[in-house]
Amino acid sequence: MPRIVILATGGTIAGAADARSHAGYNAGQISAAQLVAAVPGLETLARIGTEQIAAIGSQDMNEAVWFKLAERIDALAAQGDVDGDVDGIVVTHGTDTMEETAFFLDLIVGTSKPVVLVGAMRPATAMSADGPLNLLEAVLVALSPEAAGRGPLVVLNDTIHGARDVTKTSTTEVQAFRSPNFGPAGFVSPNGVVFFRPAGPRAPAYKLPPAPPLPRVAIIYAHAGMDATDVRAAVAAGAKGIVLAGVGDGNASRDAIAALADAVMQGVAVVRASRTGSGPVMRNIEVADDACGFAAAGFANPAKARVLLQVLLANGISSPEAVQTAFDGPI
Ligand SMILES: NC(=O)CC[C@H](N)C(=O)O
Repeated sequence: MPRIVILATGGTIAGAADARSHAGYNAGQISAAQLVAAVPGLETLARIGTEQIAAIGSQDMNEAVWFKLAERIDALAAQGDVDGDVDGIVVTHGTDTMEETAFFLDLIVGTSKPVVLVGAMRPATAMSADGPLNLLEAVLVALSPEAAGRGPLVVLNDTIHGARDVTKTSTTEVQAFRSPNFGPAGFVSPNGVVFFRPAGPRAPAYKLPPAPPLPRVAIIYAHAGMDATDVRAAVAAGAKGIVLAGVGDGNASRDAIAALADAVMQGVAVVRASRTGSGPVMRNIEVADDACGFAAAGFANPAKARVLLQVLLANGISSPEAVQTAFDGPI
């Protein structure tokens, strides 16, 4: 039988009710072994191993857990574990920052074996909890030969997403995830796993420093009536990079853009992304990127642009040209 290892980090999929309100709960209360026990028949599909990497709500996801996950996935993919070779890896994770972890792992983890992140929108103790079916579907995807070579995938509610495009688009809906630019990668049905297109090119596997932290990168959210205060504060706080969650095509007020250009002069890498939720941010449309020394994020949303910029800076890649080349992909 094939072998799947589940790396558990917490999240709502492992959430348990709390008395704070009728719907109140705490993430990360249920162990990896209990999650597996809640899916009847899982043991008939594969030999399942479990490892508890963390037990947190993903609002608390952090670089220490990211490093641990990346190292563990690389090691498992290369050598298997005490019970033999590993065919696929499933990561249980809170949904709030799942897209950032998936994208981080996409940039760092080199294996072509399937890596699938999965979560739930309803805690394990809720009526019609979605976690057990999502976990079953994640294992089915991890067992699919067609899932290989795609980098980490996200599976929730019968839908498979690539790490590059997936984003959480609802606070409460069970169908919380969308791939707003390229559409989902495929779906899971009772008849099996279907991918809509072949695997595309992947980013180079970037190196990690021996230990966290990654360089400090701030995200600054643009809005009407914006002045230079937030940009200046980020520079004063020691940011090595700034991602603008810009209005429209990654734009911001005259004052904010001038402060960002000033930040570049002080050695801060600046990437313009968009708060709109879909569509590319392209160079030199309304903003003079060449003159200001900015990079444009393309299809990377602000949270993902931050992850990529941190990884680039950690690899000594900081010039606007080199940062732009990395954002132009494949990422
Ligand atoms: N549905 C969820 O998983 C989101 C809740 C939780 N804050 C988490 O991300 O872990």
